[in-house]
Amino acid sequence: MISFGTRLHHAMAERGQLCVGIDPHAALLSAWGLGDDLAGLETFSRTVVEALADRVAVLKPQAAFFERFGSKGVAVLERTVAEARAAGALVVMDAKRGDIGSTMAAYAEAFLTPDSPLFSDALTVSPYLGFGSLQPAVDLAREHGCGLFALALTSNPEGFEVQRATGPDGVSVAQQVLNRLAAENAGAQPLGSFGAVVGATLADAGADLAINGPLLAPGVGAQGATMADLPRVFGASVPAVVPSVSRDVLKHGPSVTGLREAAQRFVDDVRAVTLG
Ligand SMILES: O=C(O)c1cc(=O)[nH]c(=O)n1[C@@H]1O[C@H](COP(=O)(O)O)[C@@H](O)[C@H]1O
Repeated sequence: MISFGTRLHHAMAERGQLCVGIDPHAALLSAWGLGDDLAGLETFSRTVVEALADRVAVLKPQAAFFERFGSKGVAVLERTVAEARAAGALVVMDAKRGDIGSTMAAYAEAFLTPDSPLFSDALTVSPYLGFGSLQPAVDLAREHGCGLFALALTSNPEGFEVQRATGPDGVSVAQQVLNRLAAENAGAQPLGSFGAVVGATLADAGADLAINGPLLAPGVGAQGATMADLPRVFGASVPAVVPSVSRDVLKHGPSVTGLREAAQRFVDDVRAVTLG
């Protein structure tokens, strides 16, 4: 079995460093001329997959935008994940799960077990019940060649008060999360499967990001960051960064060409940063 980290490493080498978020906001559905309803959700998701799943390294459906339509919305999410994976994209399920270990095991089963209807290549998780509470997800991800992205330094300004808080040893909460991820990734080649979420919007990371795993970087586009910000935030870790853009790509739909060109511009921008 090939690990998620290895698959991601190769996908980024072949397709470029980019994750596009599938976030069917009501405002986007309307801008695409679709209803804010199940049919609109289905058309929107299918169009994004058709446009991008065969060329972008990672697609990241945001579960909440599907869940707001109830079980039928979740059924659309299931199809979206399956079709995106079948077309060659790695799918990171953005569901930000986190709970006590025994419940975490059920979340992990839902997203990281191959015969689950929502099986994804990786899952976003919240480590704020203690990193150890994520252990069932770590174990299941390892067993099935999947990955996790743990929230370390999120892109929103409110994250600061929790994530930069320091313990008696002077180590920040975020750094402790990063250290635990680094331990999970120890020895992995070419890249570990246990990633961190670090916003591209940060003034600076203020933490050691060398976790030998991927760094999912939301915040580019609608939240104000650009690819030119990556070296400032990520320094020598830029090669491990998966910048994530949702609205700033999605606003170019429903034109398939428009979506593809927007994604390609971001891929080119990252390449310019990594080469320059
Ligand atoms: O885990 C995430 O993906 C995430 C973490 C974070 O710190 N900030 C953040 O914006 N996100 C997600 O990334 C996406 C950003 O969307 P845009 O601002 O439209 O590009 C949303 O789906 C957010 O839920």
